[in-house]
Amino acid sequence: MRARELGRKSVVVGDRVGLVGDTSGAPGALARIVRIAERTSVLRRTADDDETTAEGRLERVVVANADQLVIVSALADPPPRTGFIDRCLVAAYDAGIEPLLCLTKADLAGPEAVLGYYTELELPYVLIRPDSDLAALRALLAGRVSVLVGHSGVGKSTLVNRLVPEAERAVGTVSAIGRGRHTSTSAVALRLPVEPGAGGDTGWIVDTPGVRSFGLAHVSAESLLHGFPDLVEATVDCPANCPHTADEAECALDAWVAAGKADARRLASYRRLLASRSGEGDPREPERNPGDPLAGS
Ligand SMILES: Nc1nc2c(ncn2[C@@H]2O[C@H](COP(=O)(O)OP(=O)(O)OP(=O)(O)O)[C@@H](O)[C@H]2O)c(=O)[nH]1
Ligand SMILES: [Zn+2]
Repeated sequence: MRARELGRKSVVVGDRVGLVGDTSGAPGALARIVRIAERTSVLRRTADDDETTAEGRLERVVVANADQLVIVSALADPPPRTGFIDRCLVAAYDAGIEPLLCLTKADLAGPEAVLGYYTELELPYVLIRPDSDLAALRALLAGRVSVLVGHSGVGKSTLVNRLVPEAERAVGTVSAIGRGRHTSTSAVALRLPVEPGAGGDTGWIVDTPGVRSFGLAHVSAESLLHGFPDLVEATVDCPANCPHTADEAECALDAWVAAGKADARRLASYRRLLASRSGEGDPREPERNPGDPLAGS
């Protein structure tokens, strides 16, 4: 894309750009973006209700060219929310990037309940404790652009600081980010440091302080199903144009779950996301599924 075509298209974190001017990166140096390279992936979210304009809900690009979505979830304090994780999985599959489940506070609770919920998916995951070395995680981040998402308090800033000590992300502070129109949702890309003895591309992590969840209104019902590979096979037996909702007597998903081929909680979660897309739900609500620890409390 050339400068004159850039127009209103905005550059987001992760974009590869062509620059003219002083590209030294020194403080005060000025360079102009003249070109944005074709994006290999586009992670999007639909903005919250209070950001709705006359044209409808805003669709926002969160990060360009990411390879991996790192879904950071605590195993306790706060309890894991599989509804949130499911929503992130849909966003990742929709963007064409790979999900990685990063389960923090493994010193407080075991991962069995969360992993049990995802047995059919074979999701890659890592467990994080305050004293665990991060070698497994670093190996999965090496050479890639990874976007970190997670609810407040799950230990995302703590993790970013451990991965990139010079990042100095605020830990344990009450988030100053509000929900109004002028909220800052800027993502920050951080280069992972070189480990002693390790070579090659260390990779980048992108922290997304303003992104608390992914509004999925821009995702079609068909694409939504791709976040549920454990259910998708069943839908070949649905009547044409089946909306897969609970009140659809012929929907094959109910028989699939009744036959034990998928977890009933996953189907409930899928239908919950379907409903939230059509404006019936609030993407910021706690997103607890009935099977979650402390569900309903
Ligand atoms: N027990 C335990 N506590 C942790 C762990 N990681 C982080 N914490 C604590 O959890 C609290 C929240 O950590 P943060 O890193 O601020 O969490 P965050 O996800 O960045 O939350 P925001 O800053 O609100 O976005 C802090 O008191 C941390 O010390 C962990 O692995 N185990
Ligand atoms: Zn159906």
